[in-house]
Amino acid sequence: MTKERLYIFDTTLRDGAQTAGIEFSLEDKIAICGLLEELGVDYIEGGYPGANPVDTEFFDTRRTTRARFTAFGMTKRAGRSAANDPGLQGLINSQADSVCFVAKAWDHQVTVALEISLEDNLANLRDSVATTVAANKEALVDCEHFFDGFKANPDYALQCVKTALDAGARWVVLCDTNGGTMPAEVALIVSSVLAIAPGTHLGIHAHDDTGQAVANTLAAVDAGVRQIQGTLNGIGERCGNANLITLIPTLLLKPVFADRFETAIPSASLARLTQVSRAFDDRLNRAPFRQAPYVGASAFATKAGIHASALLKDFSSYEHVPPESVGNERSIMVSQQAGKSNLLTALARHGIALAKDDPRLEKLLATVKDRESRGYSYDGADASFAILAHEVLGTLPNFFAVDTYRASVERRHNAQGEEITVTEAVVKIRVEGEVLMSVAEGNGPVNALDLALRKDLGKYSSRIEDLELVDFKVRILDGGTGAVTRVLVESRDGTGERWFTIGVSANIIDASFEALYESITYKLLKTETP
Ligand SMILES: CC(=O)SCCNC(=O)CCNC(=O)[C@H](O)C(C)(C)COP(=O)(O)OP(=O)(O)OC[C@H]1O[C@@H](n2cnc3c(N)ncnc32)[C@H](O)[C@@H]1OP(=O)(O)O
Ligand SMILES: CC(=O)C(=O)O
Repeated sequence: MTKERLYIFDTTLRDGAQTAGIEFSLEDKIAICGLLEELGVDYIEGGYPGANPVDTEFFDTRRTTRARFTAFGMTKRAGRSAANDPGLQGLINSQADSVCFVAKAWDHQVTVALEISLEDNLANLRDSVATTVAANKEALVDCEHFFDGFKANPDYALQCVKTALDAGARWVVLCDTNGGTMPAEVALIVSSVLAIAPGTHLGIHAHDDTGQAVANTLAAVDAGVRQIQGTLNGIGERCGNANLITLIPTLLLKPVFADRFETAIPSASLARLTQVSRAFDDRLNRAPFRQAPYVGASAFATKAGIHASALLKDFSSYEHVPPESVGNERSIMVSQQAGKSNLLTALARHGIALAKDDPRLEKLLATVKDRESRGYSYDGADASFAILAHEVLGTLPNFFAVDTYRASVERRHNAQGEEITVTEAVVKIRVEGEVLMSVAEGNGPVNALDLALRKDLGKYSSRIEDLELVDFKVRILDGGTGAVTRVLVESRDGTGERWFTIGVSANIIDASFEALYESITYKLLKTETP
């Protein structure tokens, strides 16, 4: 069966720029454009030249080689010709290959928001498209509020579509601008549009206000549209746009779509999808969403013991696609929900092989569950799990013991009479019977303790030289006077490996010290020669 072509239109740099809390610099736009080119989308909507200096400069140069470089803007204003409309001329004179106009398709919005007649709106749309095509640029039209407009006045909404196509638009995109349309309504309304326009010229632009932007996009594709608009990781105005990072694998991996359609996305991009999604979050300086479909850290993570047991016998028990098909990985976690199968997988990760009927496994499982009930959480602290496992199995080397530690914070005045805060820590450890005492100042008690603890580890000092503390998170588990503090420390070393350790105590300094101590112990464990 010949497959039909689906076109992927990315609007991360335009609708994504309308996300609360996100502001792209020119450098961000250039870098994200590179990421999208690599991914292989058909259209990259880079922004709105003329709306702000960053977008104007972005469109001074052609930024893509594969994708169609697309500028967004509104249709010409009423009461002036296309030739005399500076906004429209800015779009045409930019380095874009294509111009995507936003045009209102809901009669009520034309009257209330634009304050012009329905006929003038159609004339603006017609002239804007015709002028763009005459200037040898491809024209697209985003029919704003299309679905709400269709419900209110189907004839007018359809007139907007027909006017755009008759004027030469390559694509008319049906927008669920307010994001309130249901998938069944999308399917029904798209079928009505197909009576006057071919699906090969129709697109869908869905917002996620009811959490159904992806479902609405798929419903529209199923009904007949052949262009889909969306953004990386689903960013966009209000609740965001249809998430391309969810849509792309669905279209490529699910037979119901993959058997009927093809896209320009190469299989190599699909296999790098998780990296693309995380590189984008890195650029936004935000933590990736763990539960993101396909690419989240939890997308192929199994916590429940019963699931882990079946998964190890057959991965398809709890995985709808193989994690490596989207560049993600499987993870079987250790927690209160775990059974022996989880533990065996986690132990194997640390090079520890045990038989399922080894009585020490039962003891380790009971210890994990007991500690989790006191506030530990090993599914996010795999290095602490490795240490605990070695402890319970009796294979943890006696690297060093902490005799005492002390941290103090003092507010005082310096010689100039200015108020300063001095933090100091003293740590006394014992390495093979030798007592080593170190003192350090830090910018806080945890920093001072970290520095003091690592200052002199005797014969182990050279093995922790490249150890670095990357992040430190504190969580109070129960409120009130009985509060327990959980500290998670993230460390890394020169090999690039990152690991997490945990500490739990009623005292925040104690919890921090435990996590720091375990970070060093893990580094020594991993550099231990058998
Ligand atoms: C549904 C969407 O996501 S559409 C995308 C919207 N994106 C943006 O608005 C981001 C970029 N926008 C901007 O920087 C600014 O709004 C600008 C530069 C475009 C315009 O700024 P201003 O000239 O100050 O106008 P302002 O933003 O206050 O209002 C929009 C104007 O455009 C008119 N307008 C809105 N849509 C259209 C349209 N499709 N065609 C023609 N005119 C339109 C409105 O009627 C309003 O006109 P008015 O000022 O005469 O009342
Ligand atoms: C054009 C657009 O972004 C919308 O209608 O949502």
